[in-house]
Amino acid sequence: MGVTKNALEELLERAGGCAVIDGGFATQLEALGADINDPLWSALCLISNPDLIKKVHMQYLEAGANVLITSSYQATIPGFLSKGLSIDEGEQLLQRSVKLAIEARDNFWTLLQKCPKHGYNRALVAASLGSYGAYLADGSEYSGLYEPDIVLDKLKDFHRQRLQVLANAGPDLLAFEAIPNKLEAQAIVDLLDEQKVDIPSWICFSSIDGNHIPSGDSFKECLEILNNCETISAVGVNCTSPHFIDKLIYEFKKFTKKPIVVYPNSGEIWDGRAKKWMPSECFGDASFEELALTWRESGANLIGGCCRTTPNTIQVISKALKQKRQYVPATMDFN
Ligand SMILES: C[S+](C)CC[C@H](N)C(=O)O
Ligand SMILES: N[C@@H](CCS)C(=O)O
Ligand SMILES: [Zn+2]
Repeated sequence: MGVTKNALEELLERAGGCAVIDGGFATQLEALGADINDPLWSALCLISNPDLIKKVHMQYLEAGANVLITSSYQATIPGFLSKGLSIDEGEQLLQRSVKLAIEARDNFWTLLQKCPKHGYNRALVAASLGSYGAYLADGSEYSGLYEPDIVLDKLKDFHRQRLQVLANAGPDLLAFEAIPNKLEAQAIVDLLDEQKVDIPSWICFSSIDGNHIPSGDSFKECLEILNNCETISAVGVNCTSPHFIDKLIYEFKKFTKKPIVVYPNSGEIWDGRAKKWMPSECFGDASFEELALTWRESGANLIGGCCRTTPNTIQVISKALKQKRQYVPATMDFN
Protein backbone atom coordinates (compact mmCIF):
# COMPACT_ATOMS: atom_id res chain seq x y z
CA MET A 1 0.00 0.00 0.00
CA GLY A 2 1.43 3.35 -1.00
CA VAL A 3 1.45 6.12 1.60
CA THR A 4 -0.40 9.28 0.51
CA LYS A 5 2.02 12.05 -0.37
CA ASN A 6 1.54 15.57 0.90
CA ALA A 7 1.60 18.60 -1.41
CA LEU A 8 5.29 19.24 -0.87
CA GLU A 9 6.31 15.63 -1.53
CA GLU A 10 4.20 15.66 -4.70
CA LEU A 11 5.87 18.84 -5.88
CA LEU A 12 9.33 17.43 -5.23
CA GLU A 13 8.45 14.36 -7.21
CA ARG A 14 7.05 16.40 -10.12
CA ALA A 15 10.15 18.60 -10.06
CA GLY A 16 12.54 15.65 -10.15
CA GLY A 17 13.69 15.93 -6.53
CA CYS A 18 14.56 19.64 -6.47
CA ALA A 19 12.02 22.45 -6.77
CA VAL A 20 12.50 26.20 -7.15
CA ILE A 21 11.29 28.74 -4.59
CA ASP A 22 10.73 32.40 -5.45
CA GLY A 23 13.17 35.18 -4.56
CA GLY A 24 13.20 38.29 -2.37
CA PHE A 25 9.61 39.37 -2.10
CA ALA A 26 10.19 42.71 -0.40
CA THR A 27 13.15 43.34 -2.68
CA GLN A 28 11.02 43.07 -5.80
CA LEU A 29 8.21 45.15 -4.27
CA GLU A 30 10.76 47.91 -3.73
CA ALA A 31 12.13 47.49 -7.25
CA LEU A 32 8.61 48.14 -8.53
CA GLY A 33 8.44 51.36 -6.52
CA ALA A 34 6.91 50.43 -3.16
CA ASP A 35 8.05 52.35 -0.07
CA ILE A 36 8.22 49.75 2.71
CA ASN A 37 10.23 51.65 5.27
CA ASP A 38 7.70 50.85 7.98
CA PRO A 39 7.34 48.53 10.97
CA LEU A 40 5.15 46.31 8.78
CA TRP A 41 7.86 46.27 6.10
CA SER A 42 6.60 44.43 2.98
CA ALA A 43 3.26 43.68 4.68
CA LEU A 44 2.46 47.40 4.43
CA CYS A 45 1.50 46.73 0.80
CA LEU A 46 -1.31 44.45 1.98
CA ILE A 47 -2.98 47.72 3.00
CA SER A 48 -1.54 50.17 0.50
CA ASN A 49 -1.03 48.26 -2.75
CA PRO A 50 -2.34 44.68 -3.00
CA ASP A 51 -2.16 44.78 -6.81
CA LEU A 52 1.60 45.26 -6.62
CA ILE A 53 1.85 42.15 -4.42
CA LYS A 54 0.09 40.15 -7.09
CA LYS A 55 2.37 41.58 -9.76
CA VAL A 56 5.47 40.46 -7.83
CA HIS A 57 4.00 36.97 -7.47
CA MET A 58 3.33 36.86 -11.23
CA GLN A 59 6.90 37.90 -12.01
CA TYR A 60 8.28 35.09 -9.86
CA LEU A 61 5.96 32.57 -11.50
CA GLU A 62 7.12 33.68 -14.95
CA ALA A 63 10.72 33.33 -13.75
CA GLY A 64 10.07 29.67 -12.93
CA ALA A 65 9.24 29.58 -9.20
CA ASN A 66 7.46 26.39 -8.11
CA VAL A 67 6.67 27.89 -4.70
CA LEU A 68 5.34 31.40 -4.00
CA ILE A 69 5.92 32.78 -0.51
CA THR A 70 3.16 35.14 0.61
CA SER A 71 3.48 38.76 1.69
CA SER A 72 2.79 37.99 5.37
CA TYR A 73 6.41 37.78 6.64
CA GLN A 74 6.05 40.87 8.85
CA ALA A 75 2.23 40.91 8.99
CA THR A 76 0.88 40.44 12.51
CA ILE A 77 -2.33 41.30 14.32
CA PRO A 78 -0.48 43.55 16.85
CA GLY A 79 1.28 45.24 13.92
CA PHE A 80 -2.03 45.98 12.24
CA LEU A 81 -3.59 47.13 15.54
CA SER A 82 -0.83 49.69 15.90
CA LYS A 83 -1.93 51.10 12.53
CA GLY A 84 -5.39 51.72 14.02
CA LEU A 85 -7.02 48.68 12.39
CA SER A 86 -9.31 46.24 14.22
CA ILE A 87 -8.56 42.57 14.93
CA ASP A 88 -11.08 41.64 12.29
CA GLU A 89 -9.41 43.86 9.70
CA GLY A 90 -6.01 42.44 10.66
CA GLU A 91 -7.28 38.91 10.15
CA GLN A 92 -8.68 39.88 6.75
CA LEU A 93 -5.30 41.28 5.70
CA LEU A 94 -3.59 38.03 6.66
CA GLN A 95 -6.18 36.13 4.63
CA ARG A 96 -5.62 38.56 1.78
CA SER A 97 -1.91 37.67 1.65
CA VAL A 98 -2.79 34.03 0.90
CA LYS A 99 -5.62 34.96 -1.46
CA LEU A 100 -3.36 37.20 -3.58
CA ALA A 101 -0.79 34.46 -4.06
CA ILE A 102 -3.44 31.83 -4.86
CA GLU A 103 -5.05 34.19 -7.41
CA ALA A 104 -1.69 34.85 -9.06
CA ARG A 105 -0.90 31.12 -9.18
CA ASP A 106 -4.33 30.25 -10.58
CA ASN A 107 -4.30 33.05 -13.19
CA PHE A 108 -0.84 32.05 -14.34
CA TRP A 109 -1.82 28.39 -14.54
CA THR A 110 -4.96 29.20 -16.55
CA LEU A 111 -2.89 31.27 -19.00
CA LEU A 112 -0.42 28.41 -19.41
CA GLN A 113 -3.15 26.03 -20.53
CA LYS A 114 -3.05 27.84 -23.88
CA CYS A 115 0.55 26.65 -24.38
CA PRO A 116 0.56 22.84 -24.22
CA LYS A 117 4.37 22.56 -24.04
CA HIS A 118 4.94 25.25 -21.45
CA GLY A 119 7.23 23.18 -19.18
CA TYR A 120 6.12 24.84 -15.93
CA ASN A 121 4.96 23.00 -12.80
CA ARG A 122 1.81 24.25 -11.07
CA ALA A 123 3.17 26.29 -8.17
CA LEU A 124 2.36 25.90 -4.48
CA VAL A 125 1.54 28.79 -2.16
CA ALA A 126 3.50 28.93 1.11
CA ALA A 127 2.11 31.27 3.77
CA SER A 128 5.04 33.17 5.27
CA LEU A 129 5.45 33.55 9.03
CA GLY A 130 8.36 35.68 10.18
CA SER A 131 9.87 35.52 13.66
CA TYR A 132 9.01 37.58 16.72
CA GLY A 133 12.18 39.51 15.87
CA ALA A 134 10.78 40.40 12.45
CA TYR A 135 7.67 41.81 14.15
CA LEU A 136 9.89 43.93 16.42
CA ALA A 137 11.33 45.43 13.22
CA ASP A 138 14.64 46.06 14.94
CA GLY A 139 16.73 43.56 13.01
CA SER A 140 16.58 40.96 15.77
CA GLU A 141 15.84 38.17 13.29
CA TYR A 142 19.60 38.45 12.72
CA SER A 143 20.60 38.56 16.42
CA GLY A 144 18.17 36.11 17.96
CA LEU A 145 18.43 38.09 21.19
CA TYR A 146 15.04 38.85 22.69
CA GLU A 147 14.33 40.48 26.07
CA PRO A 148 14.68 38.08 29.04
CA ASP A 149 10.90 38.02 29.61
CA ILE A 150 10.35 36.50 26.15
CA VAL A 151 9.94 32.93 27.36
CA LEU A 152 8.44 29.95 25.51
CA ASP A 153 4.81 30.80 26.34
CA LYS A 154 5.21 34.40 25.18
CA LEU A 155 6.54 33.21 21.82
CA LYS A 156 3.64 30.77 21.53
CA ASP A 157 1.22 33.60 22.30
CA PHE A 158 2.87 35.71 19.61
CA HIS A 159 2.55 33.01 16.92
CA ARG A 160 -0.82 31.48 17.86
CA GLN A 161 -3.44 33.69 16.22
CA ARG A 162 -1.57 34.44 13.00
CA LEU A 163 -0.80 30.77 12.54
CA GLN A 164 -4.47 29.91 12.97
CA VAL A 165 -5.67 32.57 10.54
CA LEU A 166 -3.08 31.77 7.86
CA ALA A 167 -3.60 28.01 8.14
CA ASN A 168 -7.35 28.51 7.70
CA ALA A 169 -6.83 30.72 4.64
CA GLY A 170 -6.00 27.67 2.50
CA PRO A 171 -2.27 27.83 1.66
CA ASP A 172 -0.55 24.66 0.39
CA LEU A 173 2.37 25.12 2.79
CA LEU A 174 3.46 27.15 5.80
CA ALA A 175 6.91 28.76 5.67
CA PHE A 176 8.45 29.85 8.99
CA GLU A 177 11.26 32.11 7.84
CA ALA A 178 14.54 33.33 9.36
CA ILE A 179 13.95 31.88 12.83
CA PRO A 180 16.86 33.13 14.95
CA ASN A 181 16.84 30.97 18.12
CA LYS A 182 15.89 27.48 19.23
CA LEU A 183 13.32 28.68 21.77
CA GLU A 184 11.23 30.09 18.94
CA ALA A 185 11.61 26.85 16.94
CA GLN A 186 10.31 24.98 20.00
CA ALA A 187 7.38 27.39 20.35
CA ILE A 188 6.40 26.83 16.71
CA VAL A 189 6.67 23.05 16.96
CA ASP A 190 4.55 23.07 20.15
CA LEU A 191 1.87 25.18 18.45
CA LEU A 192 1.79 23.05 15.28
CA ASP A 193 1.23 20.02 17.52
CA GLU A 194 -1.31 21.71 19.80
CA GLN A 195 -3.34 23.13 16.90
CA LYS A 196 -3.07 19.85 15.01
CA VAL A 197 -2.00 21.74 11.90
CA ASP A 198 -1.89 19.33 8.97
CA ILE A 199 -0.42 21.67 6.35
CA PRO A 200 3.12 20.68 5.37
CA SER A 201 5.44 23.28 6.86
CA TRP A 202 9.06 24.26 6.74
CA ILE A 203 11.16 26.04 9.32
CA CYS A 204 14.18 27.92 8.08
CA PHE A 205 16.83 29.54 10.24
CA SER A 206 19.08 32.45 9.49
CA SER A 207 22.81 32.42 10.20
CA ILE A 208 25.39 35.16 10.35
CA ASP A 209 28.54 33.07 10.81
CA GLY A 210 27.62 29.90 8.94
CA ASN A 211 28.22 27.82 12.08
CA HIS A 212 25.28 28.65 14.32
CA ILE A 213 21.92 30.33 14.14
CA PRO A 214 22.08 33.99 15.27
CA SER A 215 21.45 33.26 18.98
CA GLY A 216 24.48 30.95 19.05
CA ASP A 217 22.32 27.79 19.25
CA SER A 218 23.69 24.97 17.13
CA PHE A 219 21.95 23.55 14.06
CA LYS A 220 22.12 20.14 15.75
CA GLU A 221 20.06 21.34 18.72
CA CYS A 222 17.54 23.03 16.42
CA LEU A 223 17.15 20.02 14.17
CA GLU A 224 16.61 17.72 17.14
CA ILE A 225 13.58 19.84 17.98
CA LEU A 226 12.22 19.74 14.41
CA ASN A 227 12.89 16.07 13.69
CA ASN A 228 10.17 15.02 16.14
CA CYS A 229 7.46 17.09 14.49
CA GLU A 230 5.64 15.37 11.65
CA THR A 231 4.07 18.59 10.35
CA ILE A 232 7.54 19.91 9.59
CA SER A 233 8.06 18.58 6.07
CA ALA A 234 11.30 20.40 5.33
CA VAL A 235 14.00 22.32 7.17
CA GLY A 236 16.62 24.77 6.06
CA VAL A 237 18.24 28.15 5.91
CA ASN A 238 17.11 31.45 4.41
CA CYS A 239 18.31 35.05 4.30
CA THR A 240 21.88 33.96 4.92
CA SER A 241 24.95 34.55 2.76
CA PRO A 242 25.40 32.12 -0.17
CA HIS A 243 28.96 31.62 1.19
CA PHE A 244 27.70 29.30 3.91
CA ILE A 245 25.01 27.36 2.11
CA ASP A 246 26.94 24.38 0.80
CA LYS A 247 28.56 23.71 4.16
CA LEU A 248 25.19 24.04 5.89
CA ILE A 249 23.55 21.51 3.57
CA TYR A 250 26.17 18.97 4.68
CA GLU A 251 25.62 19.96 8.30
CA PHE A 252 21.85 19.47 7.95
CA LYS A 253 22.31 16.08 6.32
CA LYS A 254 24.17 14.91 9.41
CA PHE A 255 21.24 15.69 11.67
CA THR A 256 18.01 15.24 9.70
CA LYS A 257 16.35 13.13 7.03
CA LYS A 258 13.84 15.80 6.16
CA PRO A 259 14.08 17.57 2.77
CA ILE A 260 16.40 20.57 2.83
CA VAL A 261 15.37 24.11 1.84
CA VAL A 262 17.90 26.82 0.98
CA TYR A 263 17.10 30.32 -0.14
CA PRO A 264 19.97 32.64 0.69
CA ASN A 265 20.09 36.39 0.29
CA SER A 266 22.66 38.03 -1.99
CA GLY A 267 25.32 38.15 0.73
CA GLU A 268 24.61 41.78 1.62
CA ILE A 269 24.12 42.55 5.31
CA TRP A 270 21.05 44.22 6.79
CA ASP A 271 21.69 47.05 9.23
CA GLY A 272 18.64 46.71 11.48
CA ARG A 273 19.07 50.18 13.01
CA ALA A 274 19.67 52.15 9.86
CA LYS A 275 17.17 49.90 8.02
CA LYS A 276 19.50 49.63 5.06
CA TRP A 277 21.40 46.93 3.24
CA MET A 278 25.13 47.45 3.77
CA PRO A 279 27.46 47.06 0.82
CA SER A 280 29.51 43.90 1.26
CA GLU A 281 30.85 41.13 -0.91
CA CYS A 282 27.74 39.94 -2.64
CA PHE A 283 26.73 37.43 -5.27
CA GLY A 284 25.39 38.53 -8.64
CA ASP A 285 22.66 36.63 -10.48
CA ALA A 286 25.15 34.86 -12.75
CA SER A 287 26.81 33.17 -9.78
CA PHE A 288 23.52 31.52 -8.83
CA GLU A 289 23.72 29.19 -11.85
CA GLU A 290 26.70 27.30 -10.51
CA LEU A 291 25.66 27.70 -6.89
CA ALA A 292 22.23 26.16 -7.48
CA LEU A 293 23.74 23.17 -9.28
CA THR A 294 26.23 22.66 -6.45
CA TRP A 295 23.54 22.92 -3.78
CA ARG A 296 21.33 20.41 -5.57
CA GLU A 297 24.28 18.05 -5.90
CA SER A 298 24.96 18.43 -2.17
CA GLY A 299 21.39 17.45 -1.33
CA ALA A 300 19.14 20.55 -1.33
CA ASN A 301 15.53 19.81 -2.34
CA LEU A 302 14.18 23.35 -2.57
CA ILE A 303 16.33 26.21 -3.83
CA GLY A 304 15.44 29.88 -4.21
CA GLY A 305 16.52 33.33 -3.12
CA CYS A 306 15.75 35.68 -0.25
CA CYS A 307 16.46 39.38 0.24
CA ARG A 308 18.22 41.24 -2.60
CA THR A 309 17.52 38.47 -5.07
CA THR A 310 15.02 39.11 -7.84
CA PRO A 311 12.99 37.34 -10.56
CA ASN A 312 16.13 37.39 -12.67
CA THR A 313 17.97 35.37 -9.98
CA ILE A 314 15.14 32.85 -9.94
CA GLN A 315 15.15 32.57 -13.71
CA VAL A 316 18.87 31.76 -13.60
CA ILE A 317 18.29 29.10 -10.92
CA SER A 318 15.28 27.61 -12.69
CA LYS A 319 17.03 27.39 -16.07
CA ALA A 320 20.16 25.86 -14.56
CA LEU A 321 18.20 23.17 -12.72
CA LYS A 322 16.08 22.38 -15.78
CA GLN A 323 18.91 22.27 -18.30
CA LYS A 324 21.10 20.02 -16.21
CA ARG A 325 18.74 17.43 -14.80
CA GLN A 326 20.17 15.01 -12.32
CA TYR A 327 19.47 11.32 -11.87
CA VAL A 328 16.46 10.82 -9.62
CA PRO A 329 15.51 7.49 -8.11
CA ALA A 330 12.02 6.23 -9.05
CA THR A 331 10.69 6.79 -5.54
CA MET A 332 11.94 9.22 -3.00
CA ASP A 333 11.66 8.33 0.64
CA PHE A 334 12.47 10.98 3.19
CA ASN A 335 11.45 8.87 6.21
C1 LIG B 1 14.63 40.27 6.60
S1 LIG B 1 14.88 41.88 7.28
C2 LIG B 1 15.57 42.76 5.99
C3 LIG B 1 13.24 42.46 7.37
C4 LIG B 1 13.07 43.79 7.92
C5 LIG B 1 13.26 43.82 9.40
N1 LIG B 1 12.45 42.85 10.09
C6 LIG B 1 12.89 45.21 9.85
O1 LIG B 1 11.73 45.59 9.79
O2 LIG B 1 13.78 45.91 10.23
N1 LIG C 1 9.62 36.38 2.52
C1 LIG C 1 10.37 37.52 2.97
C2 LIG C 1 11.58 37.07 3.70
C3 LIG C 1 12.37 38.11 4.27
S1 LIG C 1 13.76 37.53 5.16
C4 LIG C 1 10.72 38.35 1.75
O1 LIG C 1 11.21 37.78 0.80
O2 LIG C 1 10.53 39.53 1.72
ZN1 LIG D 1 15.39 37.75 3.49
